[in-house]
Amino acid sequence: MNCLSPSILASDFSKLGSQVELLDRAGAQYVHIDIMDGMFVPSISMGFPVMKSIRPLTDRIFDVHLMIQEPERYINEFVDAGADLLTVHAEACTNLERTIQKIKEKGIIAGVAIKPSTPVEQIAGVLKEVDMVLVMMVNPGFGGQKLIPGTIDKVWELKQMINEMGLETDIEVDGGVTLDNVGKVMDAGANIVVAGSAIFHGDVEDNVRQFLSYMSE
Ligand SMILES: O=C(CO)[C@@H](O)[C@H](O)COP(=O)(O)O
Repeated sequence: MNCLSPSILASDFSKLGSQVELLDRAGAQYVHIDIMDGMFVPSISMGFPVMKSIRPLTDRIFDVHLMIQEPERYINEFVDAGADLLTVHAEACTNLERTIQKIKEKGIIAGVAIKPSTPVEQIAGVLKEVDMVLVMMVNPGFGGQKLIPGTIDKVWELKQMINEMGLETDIEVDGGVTLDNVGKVMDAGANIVVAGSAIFHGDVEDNVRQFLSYMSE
């Protein structure tokens, strides 16, 4: 099934609660929550208190993208704050296998993310262990960037690798995804689409519905 994961990083934080409720009402299956530490990426975004405050507002999947150095230090806290899916960056973990195992032991969905410059081969060793691979279509750290065209080839490559291994791993794409290019990334093999600016600029409910209708075609 194809799923939409609106990134609340692009939302109006002064009314975050009602924006999350809008996403739910419009039918988005996931809520994408970007956690940045100012080290792995230059910016700092939000943390456990924000997650806890919006958790009671929806039962949609909390898709938490950890852009933090050594994420293994905080797995328990993010699960306690309501994460259903935790994604760590291959480039940020001291021991990627152990970190993924720790997420799975908590009984939630485990994802691994790669930056545009990281080859898909770098995660071949953990592909059997993860439920999802997040392919960054922009350099992580900020919303509102343009999708880097070469990253679409990486999605094709990853999809081929997943098929060759006989797996059914989900592929999530994140960064610069719009209604104009979502068809291309889905053709390449992505089935979970993160969109920030394209959802939160304008009428949020209408944008979610447009994405969902496009993605179900
Ligand atoms: O992880 C990130 C940015 O680092 C993304 O989740 C962005 O927040 C997506 O926003 P747009 O590129 O769609 O505006």
